[in-house]
Amino acid sequence: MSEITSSIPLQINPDLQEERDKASFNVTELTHIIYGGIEKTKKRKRLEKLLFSDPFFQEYQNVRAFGSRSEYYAASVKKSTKIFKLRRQHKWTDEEYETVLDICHDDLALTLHHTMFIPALERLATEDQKSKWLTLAKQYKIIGTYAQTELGHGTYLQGLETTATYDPQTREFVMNTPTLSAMKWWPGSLGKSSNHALVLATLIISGKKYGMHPFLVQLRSMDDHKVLPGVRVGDIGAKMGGNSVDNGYLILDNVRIPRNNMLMKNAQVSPDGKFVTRGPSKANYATMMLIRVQICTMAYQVVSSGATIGIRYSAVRRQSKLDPQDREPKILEYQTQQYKIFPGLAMSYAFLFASRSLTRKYEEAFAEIQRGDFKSLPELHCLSSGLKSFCSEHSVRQVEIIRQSCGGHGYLNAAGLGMLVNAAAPMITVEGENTVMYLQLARYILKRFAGAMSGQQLDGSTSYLSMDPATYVCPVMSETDCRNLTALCDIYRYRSYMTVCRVARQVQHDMESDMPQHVAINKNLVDLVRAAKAHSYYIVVKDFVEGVDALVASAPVIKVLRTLCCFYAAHGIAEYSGDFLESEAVGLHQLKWIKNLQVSLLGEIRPDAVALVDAFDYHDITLSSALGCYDGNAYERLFKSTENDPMNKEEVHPSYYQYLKPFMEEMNKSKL
Ligand SMILES: CCCCCCC/C=C/C(=O)SCCNC(=O)CCNC(=O)[C@H](O)C(C)(C)COP(=O)(O)OP(=O)(O)OC[C@H]1O[C@@H](n2cnc3c(N)ncnc32)[C@H](O)[C@@H]1OP(=O)(O)O
Ligand SMILES: Cc1cc2nc3c(=O)[nH]c(=O)nc-3n(C[C@H](O)[C@H](O)[C@H](O)COP(=O)(O)OP(=O)(O)OC[C@H]3O[C@@H](n4cnc5c(N)ncnc54)[C@H](O)[C@@H]3O)c2cc1C
Repeated sequence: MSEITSSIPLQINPDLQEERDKASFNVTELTHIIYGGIEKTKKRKRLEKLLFSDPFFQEYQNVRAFGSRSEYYAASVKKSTKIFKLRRQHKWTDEEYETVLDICHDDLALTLHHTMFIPALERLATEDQKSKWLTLAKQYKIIGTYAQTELGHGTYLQGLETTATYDPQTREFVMNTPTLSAMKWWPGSLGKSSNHALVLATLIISGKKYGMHPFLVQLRSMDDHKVLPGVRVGDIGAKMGGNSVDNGYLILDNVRIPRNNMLMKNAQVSPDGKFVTRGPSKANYATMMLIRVQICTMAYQVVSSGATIGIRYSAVRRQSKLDPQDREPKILEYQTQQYKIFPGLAMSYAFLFASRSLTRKYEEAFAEIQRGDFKSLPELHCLSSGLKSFCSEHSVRQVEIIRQSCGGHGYLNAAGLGMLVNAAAPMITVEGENTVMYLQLARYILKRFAGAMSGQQLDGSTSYLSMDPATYVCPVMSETDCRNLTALCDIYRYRSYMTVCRVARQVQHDMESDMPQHVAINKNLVDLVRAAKAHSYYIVVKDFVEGVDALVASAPVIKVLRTLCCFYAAHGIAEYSGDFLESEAVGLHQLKWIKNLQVSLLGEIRPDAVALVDAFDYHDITLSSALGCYDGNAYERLFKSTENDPMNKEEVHPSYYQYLKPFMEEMNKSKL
């Protein structure tokens, strides 16, 4: 009788245990660094235990894998409401709640209520409005979403067509969707879940347009959730991923709302129809900036989850031969496998430090903005636009490479990688499509560069644009210099400087040749994006180097992080070698040394690879991957995952009786 069963062994796969035994540093110490201290790690563990002791969270995985779209959405609503109830019951702080969302690692149906509706109320409502609606929202007495994007316009906010026309007679706004392209299209939780929406619309008073402003609109009855008169709302359909969320459409047919439903922190309309603004014109864009900052943290979570799955699996999967005399090696032994996966590992730590630094800058600037001081807004807008684009682009690409590195099994849903890629893919589009956001950064950099050329002393992330390029000498003079993190960082800085300088001069030249500004800009868009990418890469490398330099940790932890940082920087130079050579940030000798270093670092990272992903400390339910489980019993878990597959419910599938059987009978009777 066959010994093969789908039971999961109790012990850790010895191949994985062997990896853990040879780690050069203390994994727990690194975990505490990642989560901001021992207390935070403990708190996260307590929250994990609380959540995952409920069997629903296990069952949810099955619905996610095998349920219909509607079942998945329903389970996700259940999950959202469970979490909301737990939040109230345990009086979780915002930070604790964020931790719970990180643990869940999945788009929840009602996610937008917390990620955008509440932050938008906090940023755009007056104190009086907050005491009413923010309180209701925080107590879940209303559920809302952020409805900005329309069928015709997502990027170009000045093109939004939804109107909010003030009627001074009744002191109401008339909310209207005048055309097909004006209908709201995409907002999360809009289709079926929300009873309120923050609708971003063009304000019109006495026939004059006053730009985009936020209006609180009730969509559904608070008694039976039926759609209110004048409102048409629904789900926009299945997507590549994120199907637990009811992204929706919304049509408003001259729906009237009271004057006070316009959120008036940044601009007011008086009862007699006078318009007054306070603060900069882009103050109403504040919520988007917050989410852009958060997307950098999400990118870290995405790539570190992918790296965990890829590295653990590569340590238990054995295939082919290296030494003909030896047994089949772990695929992690192959240099090419390391070359596919370790960039994702290094990127995880790079994005951890970069997102941490960006979040800190955001919090400082936000505190200033709250006090009415907007001076850091342009810098923060551009930094967050660039890093949101850079981190999302690189993490999504890297996780797809990791998925491919897991061979056939990487293609199974049970591997968790396909879902990770598909769920993460929208990071590239949401909160400002990446190219458009890079161009926002490029516009800022060009202005700062022009300032530097005219003798201005620059500060902040672009201060290096005041450098004198004539003083640059590549700081890598020998092969050993390649390990100098400051030297590598200088190379990135100079590459960025030269990329910016080149496109700035080209735009200037084109304009001096009588080209209208918009034509000159469009002629150079590709190079402008290149400049924004080069700047963002420099910032990420700088944040990584400075983050590791500032760490108070044991020597082995510092050593392994310095190795990763060195690999991250060297890998980037090797990958984009054309750009680095073209800008003369490195010469051919230096490039050769750096490429040698890049490859030799693979072997140095190899013994610590499993420990470095263990330090992320993801719970198995969070990872949701048969390949990446902590115990490394990948084959057993893959086989186990087939038990829940509805395809395996009956020995003979109903389609046999319906189609295959009659077909076989017909074929057997046929004389041909
Ligand atoms: C998998 C993760 C899922 C998570 C959940 C995600 C849920 C998703 C939600 C959403 O997607 S909500 C919708 C998000 N939509 C956008 O992000 C729209 C993107 N478009 C824009 O932000 C803007 O239209 C634009 C591209 C920035 C252009 O703005 P505008 O049309 O007003 O342009 P200009 O008049 O040219 O002004 C540019 C001027 O304004 C400055 N600026 C722009 N944005 C900001 C800001 N947020 N803060 C401060 N300043 C800003 C910009 O720097 C320019 O300044 P100057 O050069 O003129 O000085
Ligand atoms: C999963 C998901 C969830 C979302 N959730 C919400 C939500 O909750 N609320 C909400 O309001 N919206 C939401 N959105 C919408 C999202 O914010 C927009 O899709 C996004 O801002 C991009 O805008 P767009 O779709 O108009 O892209 P487009 O602007 O049409 O982009 C198409 C192409 O045109 C290019 N392009 C456009 N303008 C320029 C330019 N000026 N210069 C150079 N190239 C340009 C872009 O680079 C891109 O290649 C969501 C979208 C998705 C996919």
